Order: sequence, then C-alpha cells, then structure tokens
Amino acid sequence: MVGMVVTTSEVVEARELVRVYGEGDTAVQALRGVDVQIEAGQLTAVMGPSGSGKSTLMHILAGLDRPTSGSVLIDGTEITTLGDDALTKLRRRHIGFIFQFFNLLPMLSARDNILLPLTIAGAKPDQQYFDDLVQRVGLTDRLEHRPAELSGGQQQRVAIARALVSRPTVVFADEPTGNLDSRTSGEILTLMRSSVEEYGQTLVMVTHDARAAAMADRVLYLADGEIVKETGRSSQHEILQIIDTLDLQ
Ligand SMILES: Nc1ncnc2c1ncn2[C@@H]1O[C@H](COP(=O)(O)OP(=O)(O)OP(=O)(O)O)[C@@H](O)[C@H]1O
Repeated sequence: MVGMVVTTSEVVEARELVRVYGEGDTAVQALRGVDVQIEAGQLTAVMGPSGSGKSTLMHILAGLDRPTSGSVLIDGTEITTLGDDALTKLRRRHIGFIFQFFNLLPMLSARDNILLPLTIAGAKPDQQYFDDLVQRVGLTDRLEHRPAELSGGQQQRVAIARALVSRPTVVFADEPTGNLDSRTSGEILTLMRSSVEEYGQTLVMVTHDARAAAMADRVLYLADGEIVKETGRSSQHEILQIIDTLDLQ
C-alpha cells in the first residue's frame, strides 16, 4: 500500500464485461455485459447453472483471459489494456487462484508448491506467516510430500496455501470443492472462510455448493451470461430456494 491512496474498499471492479467465443453463426456470448464490484475482506460466491459464464467471469477477473469488451480494475489498475508482461507481474502481486483440479506441480514437494509464487517472483517468505499458514491448512507434517502422496483434500489445502502465501489482494477460486467428497468439501470451505476471518483475505468463489453460498457474505447469481440476482448474507433456506428456481443441481 506504500505510496498509494486508497479511496475505495472495492478491490475488483468490472464494467460491461462481454466475452464472445468464436465467430459468426457459431459465436457464443458467454458474458453479456456484466458489472461486478468486489469489496475488500469479503467472501463473494458466484453461482449459476452450467454454462452460465461463471468460469469465464472468474478467468477474466483474474487476468487469465481477456474480455471481448469491457474493463476490469484490480486495486485501481485497469488490467484489460496491460501488455502480457505487465499483466503477469500484476497477477503475481495481486491475484491468487484456486482451481477445481488443484493444478499442483507433481515433481515438487508440498512446501515447494506452496512457495512457488514467491520463488517465481524472487521473493522470500515471511517465515512466521508461512508457518502459521501451513499450520492453519493442517500441512505441517506433510510439507515434504509430493502431490501424488497426498489425498485430494490435502492437495487442495496445498493449493489454498499457495494462493494465500503471497498475501494477494484477491483470491479467486473456481469450484474449489468440485472434486472433493462432502466431508472434505466442508473442511475446505471452513478453511476458506477462516482465511477471510483471520487474514482479512478477499475471496471470490464459484460454487455449486449451497453450504459455500451460505457462508458467503454475498452471492452473485449468473444466468445466461448476466448477473440476474444478488443476495447478502442469506439464510441457507433462502439460498436453497434460489438454487431450486435456477435449476442448478
Ligand atoms: N473456449 C471456449 N470456446 C467456446 N465456447 C466456450 C469456451 N469456454 C466456454 N465456452 C462457452 O461459454 C459459455 C459459458 O461457459 P463457462 O465455462 O464460463 O460456464 P460455467 O458457468 O462456468 O459452466 P460450468 O458450471 O459447467 O463450469 C458456455 O456456453 C460454454 O460452452
């Protein structure tokens, strides 16, 4: 934050996002003019039926894909017009990403996977924070294991620690529990919520899981490339009703 004047608590702001895949008769409008503002220190869940544009939105907000038109500001910087190098640098500093299929490097230990964002950036870990983080995600005695020697839940814990290790401005998670059983999903969701509570982490998560939505501060509902509804801290009951009406399951 040194040298920066922060005038708003919005760390991500997207305006009029349009994403068209393909051309001509086969073109698909995955996003049709989406406006989103993400507040610092909040857990925002993004829900919606299959094909509604959730992954497309996450990838564009995280700078992993570019919109056909529209703008994305991360911590006040417009990222859609940045060149590849500048975008990569900004992503390293400001963005963490958690994938459904973990995306760990198989030849690296859990420790080296977690430290990878810092290693690439040539930065040193804050040892105290690293130790605390590893303890929170329950990996203290698994650090020297490779991904193949870890359970799915443990692998996702490594991925969460990797996303948090550089203390990014915002972490995006694309169905982080989509490949885990119900009990492990619950543990992972609790962990993600605690990163918001304990570290003030800003987190945006695509999910089909009503439990995830119930622990979010805010839920955005996408349908056919548009945000059709937004709720605040709702009860589980209300969320389940909304899921029913959107025919999600
Ligand atoms: N690379 C691509 N090329 C062409 N069309 C694509 C591509 N990626 C996504 N789409 C289309 O864009 C639309 C939105 O896809 P997206 O993956 O963002 O939806 P989603 O809500 O994340 O779906 P799911 O819940 O099934 O993961 C869909 O109609 C999809 O078929």
